[in-house]
Amino acid sequence: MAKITLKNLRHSYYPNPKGPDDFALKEVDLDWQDGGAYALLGPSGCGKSTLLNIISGLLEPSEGQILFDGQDVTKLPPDQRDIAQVFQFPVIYDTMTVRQNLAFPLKNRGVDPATIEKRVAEIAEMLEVTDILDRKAAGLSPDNKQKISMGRGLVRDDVNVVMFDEPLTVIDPHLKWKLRTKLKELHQRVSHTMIYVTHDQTEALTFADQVVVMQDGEVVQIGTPEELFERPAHTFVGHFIGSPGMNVLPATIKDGQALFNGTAVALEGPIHPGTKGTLEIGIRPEFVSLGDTGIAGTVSRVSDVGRHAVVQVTIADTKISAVVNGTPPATGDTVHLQLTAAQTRLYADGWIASTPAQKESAA
Ligand SMILES: Nc1ncnc2c1ncn2[C@@H]1O[C@H](COP(=O)(O)OP(=O)(O)OP(=O)(O)O)[C@@H](O)[C@H]1O
Repeated sequence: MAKITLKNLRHSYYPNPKGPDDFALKEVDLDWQDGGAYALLGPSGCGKSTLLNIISGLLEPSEGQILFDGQDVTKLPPDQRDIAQVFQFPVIYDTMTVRQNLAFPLKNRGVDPATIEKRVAEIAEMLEVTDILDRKAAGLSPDNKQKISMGRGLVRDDVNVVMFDEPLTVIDPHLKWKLRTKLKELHQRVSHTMIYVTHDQTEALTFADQVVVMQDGEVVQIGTPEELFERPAHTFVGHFIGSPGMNVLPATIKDGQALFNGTAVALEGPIHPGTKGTLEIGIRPEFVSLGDTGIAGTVSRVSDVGRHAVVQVTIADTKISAVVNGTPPATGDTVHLQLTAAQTRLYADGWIASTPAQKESAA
């Protein structure tokens, strides 16, 4: 296993890139610790596959370096990087049995038969496929095939990193949650460095200790699932993570106070000095409540999502969602919104521009 360092990486698919827009990866600087579980999360086209292909060696970056445990591997071909990859679609040999498929990466490297047998049995047990070890892969269901594909990625214990590229794409929705949890468990047991690429926030947040969120070829935030939820560093993260995502309200500043629609809104703490640009207030629907006083608006939609309702309130042209427990108001009602100050943040040109208030030290 290895620590992976990406240093000043940039990549353009054009021979003579002119400006930042010509770069599929704009600038990536990352340290992935040995044994960590990481997710690379972002919408289609944000550069996830480009980054993955650079790490695996299928693509040479236009600029920058990739280091495994401090050693520069930027120019090494894929087969010399000791990487295991699990793709969207199963990569297994149909004519072989499950056991032979799982053993293949080890046999290929001349591992002795006793070690192969032991390791295959361990992986099969972890993936709960021991009972089908002697079945031909051809007859397996798509999700069992993908499980075997994962097993082949995990069977070697001498790889630098295991990379999963949207591995649950072919899995039936009702089995997805099971495999998601299983993968997390597997990471804890095998403790390889793992990178999981996905556009699905649930998959990323379930699997990873640290999630790297990408947008337009840039890393916008790296954090634990809690950090990304609690304090998005960028409005994109707030919007992309959470269901529904963070409310983003147009704002202005007057006398050091943030205003929405002419009304002062209390923030988590002070605004960064010199803040300018396009200003927005961000607050998650979970921290917006309905009360007798507060910002008045009209209920424009009520969605019942089981244990709570999501009430959408329109104020001027802005729609704000609130998560409401108990009986929700009806569409057309006038309501008053209260925003939890400690969870209300200011953003300038998308980036966070308020600081949490200092906690008072215990007397
Ligand atoms: N071979 C290529 N030639 C030119 N442009 C490419 C090539 N591959 C990707 N791109 C462009 O680079 C950008 C990043 O693409 P990339 O495939 O890395 O994103 P992604 O996040 O993996 O998306 P997806 O989830 O759809 O695969 C996109 O604008 C894409 O159009």
